[in-house]
Amino acid sequence: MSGVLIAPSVLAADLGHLADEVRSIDRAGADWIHVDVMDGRFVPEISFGPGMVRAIRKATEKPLNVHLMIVEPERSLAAYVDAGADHLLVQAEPGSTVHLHRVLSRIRELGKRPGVVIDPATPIAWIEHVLHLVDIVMVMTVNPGFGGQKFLPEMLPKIAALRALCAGRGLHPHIEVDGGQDVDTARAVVAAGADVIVAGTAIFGSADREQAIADIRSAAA
Ligand SMILES: O=C(CO)[C@H](O)[C@H](O)COP(=O)(O)O
Repeated sequence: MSGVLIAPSVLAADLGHLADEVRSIDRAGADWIHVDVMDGRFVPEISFGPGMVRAIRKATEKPLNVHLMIVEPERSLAAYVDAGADHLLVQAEPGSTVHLHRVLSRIRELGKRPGVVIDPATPIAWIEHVLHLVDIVMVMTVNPGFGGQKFLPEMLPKIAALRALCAGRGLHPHIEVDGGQDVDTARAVVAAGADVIVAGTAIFGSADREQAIADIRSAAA
């Protein structure tokens, strides 16, 4: 698949200089800006809320890809829309999203691009009946909650099965992957069917972010 998109994850930025960090990856060639919202309940850490999304919005015009790793995202969709999110991604697991079909439909009604996220242990079957509602399916390639973890290669057949399931139904959502991504994993996940790569450590941890993005992009091409 051509046209792989790169979405640097702001979780790995120097948060003391957030606006400068966001401008840096914007200039370096990011396609989307990935923002991880964590509530200390669905995942152990607390990260960003609507105020931070609003601050990031002011620093870039690139699409904000906001991943809600929170319990009951349905309660705060409007706040993230108001803060400037472009894509709203919710977890498929009922420990997070109570009525997945309704929430994804609501995101569309709010004029934003809906995305559904599956954790490593979550089977594709859990999202089979909502695939027609989404623009993005994100496969977690680490267990969510922390940056800097190691890619789980056992997610590769899952990505391939998901791409085949979508194609068989005439659906072409972005298949995004998140967690432990670098040049080597990007090559493998794109070969399996992914077309959007979220990378935190591999981009923000690089002395030359433009080169880091270009390297991931060309490895994946
Ligand atoms: O969602 C996340 C953690 O839950 C991060 O976006 C993801 O882990 C990216 O960071 P890294 O590239 O450092 O793995």
